[in-house]
Amino acid sequence: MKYINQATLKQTIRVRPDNSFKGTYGHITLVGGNANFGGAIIMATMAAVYSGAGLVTTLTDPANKTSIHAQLPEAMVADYHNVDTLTSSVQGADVIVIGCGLGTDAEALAVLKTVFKTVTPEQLLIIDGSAITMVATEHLSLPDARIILTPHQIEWQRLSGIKLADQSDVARNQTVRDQLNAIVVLKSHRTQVYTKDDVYENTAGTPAQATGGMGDTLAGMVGGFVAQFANKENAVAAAVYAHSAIADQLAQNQYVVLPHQIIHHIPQFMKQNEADK
Ligand SMILES: NC(=O)C1=CN([C@@H]2O[C@H](COP(=O)(O)OP(=O)(O)OC[C@H]3O[C@@H](n4cnc5c(N)ncnc54)[C@H](OP(=O)(O)O)[C@@H]3O)[C@@H](O)[C@H]2O)[C@@H](O)CC1
Ligand SMILES: Nc1ncnc2c1ncn2[C@@H]1O[C@H](COP(=O)(O)OP(=O)(O)O)[C@@H](O)[C@H]1O
Ligand SMILES: [Mg+2]
Repeated sequence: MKYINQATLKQTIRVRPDNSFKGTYGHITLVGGNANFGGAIIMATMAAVYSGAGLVTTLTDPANKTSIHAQLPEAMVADYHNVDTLTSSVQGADVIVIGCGLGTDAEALAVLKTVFKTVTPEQLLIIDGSAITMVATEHLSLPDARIILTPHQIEWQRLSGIKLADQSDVARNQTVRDQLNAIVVLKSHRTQVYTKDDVYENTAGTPAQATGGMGDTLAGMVGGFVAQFANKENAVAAAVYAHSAIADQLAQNQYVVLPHQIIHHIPQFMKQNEADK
């Protein structure tokens, strides 16, 4: 077992080259947010933008468009019911994040299948929340892409068949990871990141984070980090650590830390922890 700590950030967050533009920092397409779970996709989208992704497009239920723009004029927003728009937005992305607030009804399943059909092997695909649940319940095969799964413990139980009580068995989790051929971020009060060769444990985090939307925020941050930083395993680990370390800082003076408060602190935190020049 290796540990994720502040050193992970310094190894990952590069100083931005002067000669760069928005395309240098990746195009993310996020897919999620049904009519009831708009907040989830707003938090994921905000987290991606505040983490520094160059261009962010969100495909969601049209009910969420005005609220997303009210929070975040930087994001482009389109209707995920339109198959042509959904397909072209996925094709145009370096990184896709799917599942935050997507829900599990027939409409959500159709959206997920379209995305799985469209992604290509060189694209990064982050699968979170409802999308993980549907992969499990609908027995979907994962597409050929560079996949990152971000399950909480019940989502991992659904997907892996490993009961929550048995998830402390690292070797067992690793065996299922190998079958899935993905980076697995197994979220808990001490989140673990399973990669092909290693298992990393987060050393930051606080119960002040135990509030709805916290995982949606992490999914957007993971998207933002992998869009920008070359070593994808380090990028995932750094996002996991930054999410919790910001919360730890805020929790010194707060009983609970809200997802949007973490989001607003991301740019400052990344500046403080970028690589030495
Ligand atoms: N503002 C919004 O729009 C928000 C929208 N959201 C969106 O909702 C969608 C569904 O996601 P979900 O995580 O809420 O539901 P689900 O996958 O059914 O899991 C919950 C079940 O598992 C249980 N449980 C036990 N241990 C657990 C653990 N360690 N971690 C977590 N759960 C644990 C838990 O037990 P209980 O709390 O009932 O005791 C319960 O029975 C998803 O798309 C997400 O993005 C949310 O992000 C919230 C904010
Ligand atoms: N007690 C805790 N200590 C540290 N981190 C926590 C704690 N409780 C929850 N978290 C973090 O909050 C997030 C919860 O994710 P998830 O259950 O997917 O939330 P949601 O779907 O509501 O956004 C994870 O990143 C998890 O590590
Ligand atoms: Mg979640």
